[in-house]
Formats: sequence, C-alpha cells, structure tokens
Amino acid sequence: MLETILAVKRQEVERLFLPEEQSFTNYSLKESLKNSPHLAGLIAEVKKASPSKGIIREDFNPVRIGHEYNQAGVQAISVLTDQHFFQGHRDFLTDIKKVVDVPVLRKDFIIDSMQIAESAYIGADAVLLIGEALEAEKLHELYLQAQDLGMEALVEVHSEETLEKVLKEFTPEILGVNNRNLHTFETKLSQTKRMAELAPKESLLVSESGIFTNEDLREVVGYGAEGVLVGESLMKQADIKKGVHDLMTGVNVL
Ligand SMILES: O=C(O)c1ccccc1NCC(=O)[C@H](O)[C@H](O)COP(=O)(O)O
Repeated sequence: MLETILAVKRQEVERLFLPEEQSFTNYSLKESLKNSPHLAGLIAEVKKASPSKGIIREDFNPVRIGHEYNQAGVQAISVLTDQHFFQGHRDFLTDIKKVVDVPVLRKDFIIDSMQIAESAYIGADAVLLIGEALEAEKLHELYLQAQDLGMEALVEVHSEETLEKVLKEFTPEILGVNNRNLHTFETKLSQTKRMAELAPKESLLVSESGIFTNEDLREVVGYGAEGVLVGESLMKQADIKKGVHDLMTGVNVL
C-alpha cells in the first residue's frame, strides 16, 4: 500500500504549486507534548477516511473538529492533508490553524523539498517524515529544511530496521513509532515496546495508531511513550470533548 501511495505522491509533486504567503503564530510540538498535564501529550488527528478503514466520519467538518480538539485541551492537532487516500486537503490545515492555539502537524507523505516549503506556507508547525518512505539521507535533508523554515518534524518509523537506518544518519528530536505496518495495516501496540528499547533517550517518543482506550494509552506510556497520536477512536466520537476526556483520564463524564 505504501508504494501505491508514494507513486501517487510523486505525480502530485510534479503539479504542486505554493499558495499565497500568510503569517501564522508558531507553536512547538515538542514543548507542548512535554508540558502535558496528562500521562502523555495528545496529538489528536483530523481524519475523515483511510485506506485501511474507508470513511471513518461521515459528519466531517474539519474546522469544527479542530476547534473542539483545542477546546478539549489537546496538546497538538494532526491534520491529514492527503486528498487521494484520506480525503484530506491542505486547506483543512490552514483553516484549522487559524482557529487554534496549539501546534498543528501536517500528516502527509512528504518525499520532496517542495512539500516542506508548502507545509510552511499553509501554516504547519510540524511535518511528518516517514522512515519507511525515505532514504535516511533524504529524510535528514528534509528534516533540516523543515527546521530552517521554523518547523519541527515528527520522524516516524515502524520497524527496527528503519529505526537503525535513521539513527545511523541523525537523532530526531521527536520520534514516532507507528504501531501500524503501512504495507499490511496490521496494528500492534507492542510495536512501541520493541522500538522504545532501541530509541535514543534524547528523542521524545510518540506512539501512533491503534490507540482506542485509556488502557491502551497506559500500555504505551508503560513502554516509554511521552506522546500519543490518535485518529480513528476520537473521530468516531459524537462528543469530541468527552472522547478526549475519557481517553486521557479513563473517567467517563456525562
Ligand atoms: O490509517 C491508515 O489506514 C493508514 C494507511 C496507510 C498509511 C498511513 C495510514 N495512517 C496514517 C496514520 O499514521 C494514522 O492516521 C495515525 O497514526 C492515527 O491512527 P489511528 O488512531 O489508528 O487512526
């Protein structure tokens, strides 16, 4: 699946144009996650659909969802901007950025420096760089470019092999473990445990995908995660604020 997504991205990059420049207030993803009042910092995702689940939320208003996440006290918001596979859009990110005061992560399949420049133009505070999608040298180059443009990067890996490849090149400030295998979609929280054992102590560890309950959250925190990235389970909630509260505290509110 990842190869199919990347093939479409290569075509999109050919047609990519930058939007008009606007100015935005920047927020640090790392600082926000570190300062969470909860067991872990929450990156809450705005995700309409996915290749593994199809449509996740029918009643999808990205700005309203972003605003509700912000009101619920999340530490950061991840916005899927890929149109073809996730029914996202780069305008969703810009529109959300204008109504929130937490860092906004651009969740997409970034393979080219033009997409990093685009991310800064649309108002991203941070970008996702996927270890399974990039050579280590290229990933590092895009990471440094993001920093030069005032953004941070969440460097995501799934396998030990990919983590080793990345660490030979550099140590990311924020390291994400995707519990989902992007080729098979198999999702196991224990992936965070395996990777945490190899992760450098200097990197802030974020566990991504397949986190549905407060029990799940406690499990990955037990493995060493300081942040969690959650999409589907929150997007399934009619009441976003209650969903965030239940996930983070394990206590139901009426
Ligand atoms: O979500 C997918 O099906 C997917 C398929 C192929 C590549 C990436 C995919 N997801 C991107 C993500 O990393 C997740 O949206 C994110 O970690 C949240 O996961 P979840 O909480 O399980 O929705």
